[in-house]
Order: sequence, then C-alpha cells, then structure tokens
Amino acid sequence: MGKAQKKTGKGRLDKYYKLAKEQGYRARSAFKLIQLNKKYSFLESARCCIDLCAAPGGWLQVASKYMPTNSVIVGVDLVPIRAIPRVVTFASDITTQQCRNLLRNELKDWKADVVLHDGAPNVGTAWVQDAYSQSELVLMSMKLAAEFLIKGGTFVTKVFRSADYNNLIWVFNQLFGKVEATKPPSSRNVSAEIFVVCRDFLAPKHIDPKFFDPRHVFKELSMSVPADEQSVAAQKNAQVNVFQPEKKRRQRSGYEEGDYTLYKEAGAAEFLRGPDAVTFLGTYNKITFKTDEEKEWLNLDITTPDVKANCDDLKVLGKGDFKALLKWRTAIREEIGLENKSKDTEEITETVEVTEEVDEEEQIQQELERLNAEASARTKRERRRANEVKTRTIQRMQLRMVAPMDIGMEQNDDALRGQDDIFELDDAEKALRGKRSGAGYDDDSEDDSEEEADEDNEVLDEDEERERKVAGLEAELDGLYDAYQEHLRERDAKWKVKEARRKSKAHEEWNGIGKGGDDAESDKEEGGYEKIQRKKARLGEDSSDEETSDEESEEEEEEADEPAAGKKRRADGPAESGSKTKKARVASKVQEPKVAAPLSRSAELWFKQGLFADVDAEIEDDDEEEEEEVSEEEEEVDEAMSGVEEAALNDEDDYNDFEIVPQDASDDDMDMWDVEGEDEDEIKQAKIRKHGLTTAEAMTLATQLVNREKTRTELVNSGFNRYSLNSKDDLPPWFLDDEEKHYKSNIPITKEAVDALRAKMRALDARPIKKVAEAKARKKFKAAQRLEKTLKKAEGVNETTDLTEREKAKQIEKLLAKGAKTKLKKDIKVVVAKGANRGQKGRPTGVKGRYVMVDSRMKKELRAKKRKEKANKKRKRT
Ligand SMILES: C[S@@+](CC[C@H](N)C(=O)[O-])C[C@H]1O[C@@H](n2cnc3c(N)ncnc32)[C@H](O)[C@@H]1O
Repeated sequence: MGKAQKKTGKGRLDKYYKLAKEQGYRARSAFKLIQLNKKYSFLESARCCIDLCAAPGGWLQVASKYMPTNSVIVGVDLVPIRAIPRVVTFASDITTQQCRNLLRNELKDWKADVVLHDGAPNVGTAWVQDAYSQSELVLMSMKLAAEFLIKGGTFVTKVFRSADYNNLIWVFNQLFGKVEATKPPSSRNVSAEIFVVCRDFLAPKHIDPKFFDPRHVFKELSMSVPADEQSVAAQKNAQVNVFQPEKKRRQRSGYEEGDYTLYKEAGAAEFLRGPDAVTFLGTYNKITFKTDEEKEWLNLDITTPDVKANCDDLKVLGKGDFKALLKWRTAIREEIGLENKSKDTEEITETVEVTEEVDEEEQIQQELERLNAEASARTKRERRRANEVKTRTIQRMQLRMVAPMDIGMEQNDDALRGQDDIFELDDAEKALRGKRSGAGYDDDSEDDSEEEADEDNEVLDEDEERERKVAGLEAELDGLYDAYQEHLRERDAKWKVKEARRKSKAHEEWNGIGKGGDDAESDKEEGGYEKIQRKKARLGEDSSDEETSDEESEEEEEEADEPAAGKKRRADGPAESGSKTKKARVASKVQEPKVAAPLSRSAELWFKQGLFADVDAEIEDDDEEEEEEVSEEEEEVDEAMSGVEEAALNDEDDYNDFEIVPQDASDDDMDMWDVEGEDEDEIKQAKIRKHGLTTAEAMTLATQLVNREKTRTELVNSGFNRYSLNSKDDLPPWFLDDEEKHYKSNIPITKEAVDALRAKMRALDARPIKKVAEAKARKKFKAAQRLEKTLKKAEGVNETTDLTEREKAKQIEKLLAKGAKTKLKKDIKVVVAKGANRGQKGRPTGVKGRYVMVDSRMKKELRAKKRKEKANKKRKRT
C-alpha cells in the first residue's frame, strides 16, 4: 500500500489542518492568508476589507484577528457564513448585480483597502473543478475589486495555473502597480492553485469593460503551447511521477489545453491494453473496474486486496506500489492471453510493448539499485560517525576530562578486549526477545515437534546463559556506580572532612579483627577498579587473577556452609584474617614498619596479649635482617595465629572474653543508634536554635504559621504528598540517588520571607567578626590596666609629703597624660635594594631610624615559603 502520503479521506490531514483545529480556524486555508499577510502585510493597516467567496469564514477570522479593532469586514459567499465577531456577512453570488448592490448598501461611500478572493467553483459538490470557471470567477472578483477598492489598495486572488493564467496576470498588470504571484507554504504542492497579490491599485477613472469580459480576455491574449509539446511534457511528468513518486512536481507548464481537471479516472482495460502503462499510472488518480470484463479481473486471485487498494488512489502510491501494479498488469495480460493475441495479430506493436516493459523493469531495477547503494552508504556513514564518537569518548576518558567517564572506560576496555560490553545488555535482551518470538513461531508447526523441543532446550540454555550474563553486567554496573559515587564523594571537600572524622571515630571503637570489618575497610580503601575486578572474579568472569578468585570463592563457600558461622567467624576473626592476610601483613610490616596507623585503645589491648608481644619482639629484634628472614617470621606468625585459632575454637570462655573487649558502654549505645539520618530532626532543631531559619522555604512556612495563614495541622498534612509515600523497594541505588535530588515537592516562597532572610544576613554581615571583637576587648582591657597602674602611681605621689601641692598636681598630670598615651608602633622603613642601594652593605644613605632592605628575590622567596607552608597545612588537615 502507498506509503508516500497519508490517505485520510478527502483532505490529507496535514499539520495545517491540525493547527487550524488547534487555533480555532474554520478552514486550514486560513493559514494561506496568514502567510500571505506575513509576506505583504496588507491587513494590519487596512480599515475596510471585502472577502469574496468567504465561506466557511477562515479568511474572515484571520482578517478580524489582524485588522485594527474598529475596521469594517464584509464577507460574501454563495452559502451562508456562521457569524464571526466584527464581521458582516451575506449570502450571494459574486457574479451577480445583487451582490454588488448588497456590498454598496453595506459600505455606502466607503472604499475597501483590501479585497480578498479565494473562490473555487463547485467546491463541495465534486472534485472536478473547471479551471476556466475559476478564471471567470477571478475576473468577476476583480471587477468587484475595481469598483470597491481604494486607490493604492490591495487585491488578493487565487488562480489556477492554466493557459488562462498569463492572460489574467496581464489584466492585473493593467490595473495595479505591483503584481506578484506566490504560493504560500500551506498551499499543497499537489494543488494547482496559486495566489496573486496585486498591490497599489491604480484606480483609473475609466476602465475598459473588456478587461472583465472572460471571452474577450481569454480569447485575445491566449498564448497556448503547441499541443504536441504539451503532451510530451505531460508524458514526461507522468513518468517521473511513477519513478520518483516522493518528489512533488508543480505543473510548471500549466495544464493541457482543454484539460483542466485535476482528478482523472480511467478503466482498468485502458491500463492493461494501453501502450504506455507508466504514463498512465503517472497521469490518473484511480483505476476503475466498471465494465463486466474489468469486474472479472477484479475477481481474479492475482488481484490481491493490495492491488485493489493501490488502484483506488494512484496519487498516494510509492515506487514499490507502482512496481506491484505493473507486475499485476503483466500477470493479467498473460492470464487473459492478451500478449499472445497481440503477438499473433500486431507483432510490431507487441515488440514495442515488450521493449517498453523491459525498459520499465530496467528503470525500476536501476532505481532500486541506486536506493540500495544510497542506503549502504548511509549505513557506512553512520557507522563511521559512531566510531568517531567512540574514539573521542575514549580519548576524553583517557584525559580524565569527565568523571562519569570512568564508568565508560571500563566498558570500553572490555569492548576493546573483544569481550561483551555493557551495550550488549540491551542486545542480549533484544536477542532474547527475538529468540522467544522465534520459538513461539516454531511452536505453530506440528511436524518438527522433537526438533522444536531440542531447540527450546537450546533456547532455554541460551536464555539462562544470557540471564546470567545480564545479571553479571548488572552487578558490574552496580559496582561501577558505587565506585563513581565514591569518586564523587572523595572530590567533595565536606565529605572528606566528615569521612576523616568518622574514620578517627571508627579507630576508637575497633571491635577486633573481624572478617566483615576487614572487608568493609578494604572496600572503602580500594578504588572502583579493584571492586570490579573482585566482582568479576566472584562471577567467574575474570580468568586473569585465578588465584585470588579461587581463594575468595573458597571463602565464600566457607561462609555459606557453616551454620554457626556468625559465632564462629567472630571467634575465628583474628585467626582467619591472620591466615588470609598473614603474608601480606608480614610483608607490609617488613616494608613499612614505622608508618603503621596508630592503634585504638581496644586494639592496643588486643595486641598487648603475650603472643603478639612475642611476635612483635621478634620482629623488632630482627629489624635489620627482615627481608632475608621473612619466611621465618611467617612461620612464627603462623604458629602464633594457629595458637589463637585453637584457643578461640576450644575455649568458649576465651571467645566470650574476646566479645567483651573493654568498651565504654555509653559510647557504644550512642554509636549504635547514631545511624545516618536517625537524629536528623534533633540536629536540625539544634541548628535552628543556634542560627535561626536559614532558608526561604522555612521562613515562608514560619511566617505563614505566625500570621495564622496556615495551621500546624495543615502544614503537617501538606507534608504527606505524592513525594512522601513512595515505595523504594527493589529500586536501583542510582535511581534512588537521583530521585533524592529531584523528586521533592517545591515549597513556595514569599517575597516577604526572602526579604526577611536578606535583612537577617545583612545584620549578620554588619556584626564584627570574632577576631576584631577580641582585639577590641584586648585593647580595652589593656587601657583599663594602664589606667589602674597610673592611678596607683598618682596615689603614691599624692601620699608623698616632701612635695608641695602644686608639684604633686604637676606630676599627677604628667602621669595621667603618659598613661592615656598609646604606644605608637615604630615605623620601619622598607628600602628596595635596587639602583644606588643595590649591593649596599650597612645603612643606606639618607635613611634614618629602623629600616629593612628588600629585593625582588627576597620577595619571591618569601612568597614561595608562604605557599609551601599553606600547602603543608592543607595536607596535614586532610
Ligand atoms: C475555498 S472556499 C473559500 C474558503 C475561505 N477562503 C475560507 O478561508 O474559509 C471557496 C468558496 O467559494 C465559494 N464560491 C464559489 N463560487 C462562488 C460564487 N459564484 N459566488 C460566491 N461564492 C462562491 C464556495 O461556496 C466556497 O465556499
């Protein structure tokens, strides 16, 4: 069936149809006027407009919308027009005197600035439209325009491209200053209509009535193309219609003389018997089956429903459909022996016919080949582009340009190694679906049931395999996501500080060398890559590190086996971890004996036990010969560890002792409940008590509460919204993380709340900072001290008996003046060691008092020193 165009009833429902519906226009043609007006802007300045042939009123709606508010708009049509605000309408034939009188009555002395004409004869009764009648209608509308238009006015009319077209344009040119023909985008390409915008009406005092006489106009100015030329052009056009139906052609050469119909039907007999099938298909709209013979063909098996549908509307067919119709034609011709008959009687005609057929086939074949070549070129181009993108991505990742690319890197690594990459997840699923549907299809056949069963088993195996693969990939993805999150957090300074605090806390509350704890710690320390490698190893995918994976899988088995695993494992803790990592531990001790992390109190207690003391002592004694004696130490450590293991296994009390490692009970409790988010509310309350409200949302809510705009219950109730009761079960962590950021209700904020918050911030800004306040207080304190001292001295002077009152007063005055005086800092003069001062030893000439010599080198060195100090401080903090 035709795919080139959408077949929907009479009007192919295009975007303008939908737009018209959306915007409330009565006809899609409204957009033609909108587009014409956009190009020529005649409506905005018009005060009076006449729309001839205006039903159902699309153009009137546009005129009403674009013209000034108090302008006059009159619409005429054969059929009544539903009322439109600000528009006067009446039903009349525009070719009659009555219409002229009605217009005159309506407008009185007014002249129209714009006359519009979108008339089409017989519209609504049949598809067949007579171009000649259209031209006549145009001429009549122009006659009315000439009578009612103001000088300089605009006349817009629709004409069909036909032999009369040039004659009409000639007439327009006699009456208007500017005449332009245009086809707005909303006018369908298949339509022969064209719009002529005639501007700057000349308003001649006397117009020759011959200008409006159709017989005269179309006869005298006829410039028809020779008939044979026209038919050749039409034939060419028709053939192109079939070979390239997707290309829309305009009837540039107009229509054949005497053939103005746009819609053409022909019987199937003409198609089958005619010499030029291709031209036929490109010319007609429909193949009919009216005669008895044709009806018989319709009932033949080879006339499939597709063929029938194709015959119904040839204008919407694609190349494939035309090809099918040509094949059907050949088949029917063979069926009814038409080709043989012609061979017998008209050999020459047949020869021509066959050559033509071959040519048609060849042309179609060539066309198909061309399309195939184009398609493969396109695919190649796309593949190349995809490769380029991939390469670029890898480069970016290598340059560490984007953080999330770390994830992609792994995927690409796999891809580069030729292994399955992440994108196969999708493919795998697709393949799975494909297989399933394939299996379903096979089920239908009854003969090969055994084979099917085998196939099903195979499919099932493959399914399992794929599911495992998909699960593996998902696990890997999860690991990658965790690693990515870790990476992001590590880059976050705040997180670092938090993490450092948490770690120091964790050291203090160490609970022995538990296996789980060990793992958790190593999880934190290792990067994403190690994590993935381990996961891979667990999934048995990584063959590179067999030993590790074997070891770990053994451990996992052990974990799974033991029923009293929990208890035992804790008891085994130190021994197990010792046996697992003893070599590594000894090695690390050998390599970095002095940089071991400081132990927490409880850890110290544990390691103070005799057996560790022995081991440590030995290790310390042999400090210099460590590297050579690693194996010996290993043995000793092994022994010590096995001792611990035995002791822990055999002696339940020991196990209990181990459990009750001295811990501060209150601390323990607190930590146990200090889960993230658990006491969030309290923290928030404390923060609010300390700093007050700091967000506009909170401030808004508080103001609402205070002003009694909202009750407490209302506030609580509004907390239960669609964001609050979402089930988070079985949702992947990345999704939840994302939801946390974006899936929350927006609490409205008020201007007043924002202003209040700003005022608060300003007040905070205005407050002196702590250091300044301290300095001021220091200054005050020192002044008070000085005053006290001076007063004491003054008292002493007062009590002296050998001085006269006058002398006493003088001395006290002096003391007070001295006490009130603040010590001025002595000025240190900075002397730059350049020019005459370069290389100067001793005091530079002309400088009195304290001085300091500086030079550019010193400046740089000082700066470098400060920089270093700053960096060191930072490093220490982290
Ligand atoms: C394509 S429609 C016009 C659509 C209109 N511009 C709109 O946007 O709604 C053509 C109209 O011309 C009208 N018509 C055809 N011959 C006419 C005549 N002699 N006098 C008046 N109207 C005529 C038809 O009744 C038809 O409604």
